[in-house]
Amino acid sequence: MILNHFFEQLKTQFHQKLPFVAYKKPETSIIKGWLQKDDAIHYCTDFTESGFVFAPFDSNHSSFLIPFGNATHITHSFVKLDNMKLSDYISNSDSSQKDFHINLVKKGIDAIQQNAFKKVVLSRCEVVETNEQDPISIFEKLLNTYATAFVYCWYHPEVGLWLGATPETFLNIRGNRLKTMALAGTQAYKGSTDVFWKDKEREEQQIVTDFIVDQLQEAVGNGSSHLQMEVSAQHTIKAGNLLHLKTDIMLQLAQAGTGLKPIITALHPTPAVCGLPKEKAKTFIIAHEGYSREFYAGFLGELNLKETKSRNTNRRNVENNAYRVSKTTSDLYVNLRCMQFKNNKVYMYVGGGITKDSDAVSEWEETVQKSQIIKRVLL
Ligand SMILES: C=C(O[C@H]1C=CC=C(C(=O)O)[C@@H]1O)C(=O)O
Repeated sequence: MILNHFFEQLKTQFHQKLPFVAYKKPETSIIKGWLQKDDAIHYCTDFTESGFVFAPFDSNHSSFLIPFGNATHITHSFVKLDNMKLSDYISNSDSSQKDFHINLVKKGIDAIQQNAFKKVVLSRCEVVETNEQDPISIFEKLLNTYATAFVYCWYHPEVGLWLGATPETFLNIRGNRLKTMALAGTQAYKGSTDVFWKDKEREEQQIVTDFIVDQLQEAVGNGSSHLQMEVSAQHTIKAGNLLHLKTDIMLQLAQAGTGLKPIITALHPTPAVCGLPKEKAKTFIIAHEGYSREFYAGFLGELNLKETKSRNTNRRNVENNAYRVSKTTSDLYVNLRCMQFKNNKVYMYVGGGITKDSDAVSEWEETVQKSQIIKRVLL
C-alpha cells in the first residue's frame, strides 16, 4: 500500500483507538478525514447537530456522531491507482447460508401473498476470514474500485469499524433544495447499461418512488398536493458489477433550515432497504432474519455543515463588492454494500427486495452477486 501522510494519520488514529471517519463522495476527487480529538461517544438525538452521523437500520437504537467542532479535518486528493490488485468477480458464497436464506425469502413471499405487507427487503450477513491486519488498506482498495459510490471507513472503539461503497443517496440538502433517490431492482452488468427490466423489478422500484413522494408530501408539504417536486423517469445505473433502477426526486423546501428530523423519520428506512408498509416489514425483518443488521441499511454522512461561498457582484468601482452566501448542507447515504471488520473477520451485509413475484433462488443469487462487491477488495 502507498505510504501517504493522509492514510498514515488514519492508521495512527485507529491504533490509538480514537474515533474517525474518512470518505469520498461519488464522482469527486477529494477524500476527507475527520479525526475525533478524544474517544468520547457522541449521540445524534434530533438531527439538529452538526457533524458526521452514523445511524443504524433500527431507529430505536442509537445514532452516533463525530461532532464537527470536535474533530481535526484533513483532506487528500484522490488519484486512482492503475496497478491495484483485486480479485475477480466470482460467483461463490458461503453455501451454508443458502438454505436459510432461500427459506427466509419463501417466508417473505408467503407473508406477501397473505397480504401481511406488499414488499420486504431480506438480507443476510456473511462472514469471511481475512489476513488483512490493516483495514485502512481495504478502504484504499474500495476508493480505487468504486468511483461512482460513496466510499467510507468509520471507526469508534466502542462501536467498531465499518467500511462500504454505497450507490444510494439517502438525502442531500443544500439550503432549501432537497434531493433524494429511489434505488431498487438489480441485474448483473454484462457490458451494457441498455438493458431490459422485467415488470417485477420496475414494480419493486416504483414502490420505493411512490413511498418517498408520499412521505415527503406528508412531512414537508403538510399533505398539500401543491408541493413542487421533480420526479425523473426510471433509469439504469451501474454500481460495481450490478445494474439498478433509479429515480431522482428533487424539491424546494418552503424555507431553508426546515428541521431534518421529520423528513428523516418519514423516510428512514425506505422500502429500498425495509419494505412496505414500513413498520410491518420491519417487524418481519427483525423477527425472521436471524441476525441484527446494526448499521447495515442505516444511513451515514455529513449533517448540518455550513457551506460558505464568496460571490462577486461584478459591479465596477464598488469596494467590498464580494459578499458571502452561507448555506446549511447535509449529505447522507444509505449504508449498503458494507462490511464490519472485527478480529480478522469481515462481516458482509447483503440483501434484496422481495415482492409477490420474487423467486427465492434468484434472490439468493442476487445476494451472492452483491457480496462480490465487497469480496473483491478482500484479497
Ligand atoms: C438492500 C440492498 O440493495 C437495495 C438497493 C438497490 C437494489 C436493491 C434490490 O434490487 O433489491 C435493494 O433495494 C443491498 O445491497 O443490500
